Amino acid sequence: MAATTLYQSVGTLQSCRNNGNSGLCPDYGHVSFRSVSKGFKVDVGLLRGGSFCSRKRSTCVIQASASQATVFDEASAPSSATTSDSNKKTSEAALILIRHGESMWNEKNLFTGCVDVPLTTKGVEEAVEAGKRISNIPVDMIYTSALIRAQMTAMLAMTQHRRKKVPTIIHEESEQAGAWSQIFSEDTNMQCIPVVTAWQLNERMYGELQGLNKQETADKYGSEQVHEWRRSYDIPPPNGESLEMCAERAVAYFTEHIEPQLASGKNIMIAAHGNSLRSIIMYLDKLTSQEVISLELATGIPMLYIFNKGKFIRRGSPPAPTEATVYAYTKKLAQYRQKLDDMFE
Ligand SMILES: O=C(O)[C@H](O)COP(=O)(O)O
Repeated sequence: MAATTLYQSVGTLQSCRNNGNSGLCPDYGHVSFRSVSKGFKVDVGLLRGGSFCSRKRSTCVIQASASQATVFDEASAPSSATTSDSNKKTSEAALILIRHGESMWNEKNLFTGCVDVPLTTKGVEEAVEAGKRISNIPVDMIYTSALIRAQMTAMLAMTQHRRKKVPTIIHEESEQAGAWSQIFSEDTNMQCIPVVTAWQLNERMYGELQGLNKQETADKYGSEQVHEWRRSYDIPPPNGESLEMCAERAVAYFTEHIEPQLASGKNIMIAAHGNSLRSIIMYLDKLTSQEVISLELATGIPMLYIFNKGKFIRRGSPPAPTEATVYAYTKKLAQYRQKLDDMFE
């Protein structure tokens, strides 16, 4: 009986064609295995596991019962791969940041902070447009704040993603919520993207300015004072959070929960807010408290970072697929896009 050789997990295998020589992995492209002897049989074992997801996201492992067999990944994995030629492991991952689309209080020019208001029609359109711009970039997990304008933005953006996986909000607010939101089909589960909502990513709390009109407030207290409340690093609005205080929760959450996912090769999207994202970008770009004053984020414009070997490289805002552009952020992202073309066109 030929020894059974356990190979590295190659991602979430959609199906393994019985001819035993190739499998289509939507996350990792075509996985081909070459037998060098007869009696080659491939069993695809679905192992439960996955540190980040309580929904038992499976990781598939190909077990080949043959005297010898080689499993290699023809199209490099979008996040981590051992290429058969160089055996060089890379741990590149994409990080997409999106400030929510225009909200109903943005439209009324009111200070919003942690008040939970929805998007306007324009904000919905912005979110869909953002989705078109990231439609070719891999997303394995989504983090949003606990506020509906960020969650709406994430869900609407993902309606445009070419991979067509379904974002599903993880409910763990109680044991029952977790139990009642389980998915009992492994195939269906593999076609989902877990969405984690975290209050730590909420907009900075604007204290006694929440609900006030920005222009009226500037008329009352002076535009310089309002600009200082809105954009300085360590000066809070009355009984509100300074950017520094917001960073203490948002950046702490990012480094504790999100950065390890990136380091494990997971491609991440964060949908959050003007100031909670300013605090995270300040960390990513190593901005000083002076430099961050001039940092402004438009609603609904995605920003791409590449995480590689512990470093964040800002790559700007992905253009819409219709815009003529050379799509060459990285080799892996180009290969992921090619795989989408192969799979869906
Ligand atoms: O909370 C708000 O009012 C907005 O989301 C951000 O407001 P700001 O641009 O005035 O900080």
